[in-house]
Amino acid sequence: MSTHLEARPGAIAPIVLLPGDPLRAEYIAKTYLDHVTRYNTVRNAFGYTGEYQGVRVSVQATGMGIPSISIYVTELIVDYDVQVLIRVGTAGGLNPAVHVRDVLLAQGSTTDSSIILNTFGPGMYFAPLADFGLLHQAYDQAQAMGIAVKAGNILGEDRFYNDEMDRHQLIKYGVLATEMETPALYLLAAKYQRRALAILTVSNHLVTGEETTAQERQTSFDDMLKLALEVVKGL
Ligand SMILES: O=P(O)(O)O[C@H]1O[C@H](CO)[C@@H](O)[C@H]1O
Ligand SMILES: O=c1cc[nH]c(=O)[nH]1
Repeated sequence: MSTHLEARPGAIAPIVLLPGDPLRAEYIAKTYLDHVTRYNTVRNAFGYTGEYQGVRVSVQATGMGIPSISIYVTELIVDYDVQVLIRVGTAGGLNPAVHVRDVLLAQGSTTDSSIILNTFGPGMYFAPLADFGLLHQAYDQAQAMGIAVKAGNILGEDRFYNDEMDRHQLIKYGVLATEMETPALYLLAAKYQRRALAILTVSNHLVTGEETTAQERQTSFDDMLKLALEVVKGL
C-alpha cells in the first residue's frame, strides 16, 4: 500500500499506462487486456493489471493536472518500483499543423507550472523530455501501424481555463498542443531515472475551434492506445 494506492506489493506491473480519466483506465483494461485484476479504487482512481498479448502491464488513472499525476507517478515509482510510464491522454491543438484526432508524441514539455522553479531554483529552466528510446520506438511503431503521428514540444499547463495565457508566441515557436500532466511525468522520470513518454490524442483545437464527436474521439483514442500497447509489447 501507498498513501493513495491500495495495491499489494507486486500487484502493479513494471510498465504502466497512465490515462487521466479513470473510465479510460477501465476501458483500456476491459478492451485490450487479458487476466485483468483491479488493484485500486481509492478515490476512484482506478488501477488495473493484466496482460497485453502475453506482456504484463498496468493501467493507472492519474486524475487531472500536475499535482494529481505527481502523486500517482511518485507512488508508482517509489512504492511499487515502476520502471516505464506511458501517459495516454487528450490534448487541445494549438499549432495550425495539428488537427483533431491527430496522435502526438510529446518529445518535450514546456510549462507555466512552478514545478521547474521549485525543483531547480531561480535561473535554471530545466527541459522535461521524453525517454528517447520510447519516443523512437513509438515513432517507428506508428509508421508500421499506419498511424500518422507528429512528435514535438507540447505545453503542460497548470490551468484548463486560462484566458490570461497568450499562447501565440508558443505557437510561433512550434508548440503543438496543450494538456496538463506531461511536464510532471517527465520531471519525475528524470528525478528517479525511469523511462517516460506521453502519447496524446487531439480532442479539440483551441485556435480553430475544431471539436471531435464522441465516436471520433473513441476511434482516435483506440489508435493511441493500440500504439502505446504495441510499444509496451516491444520493450
Ligand atoms: O484526457 P486526460 O488524460 O485527462 O488529459 C487532458 O484532459 C484533462 C482536461 O480535460 C487534463 O487532464 C488534460 O491533460
Ligand atoms: O488540457 C487539455 C486537454 C484537452 N483539451 C484542452 O483544450 N486542454
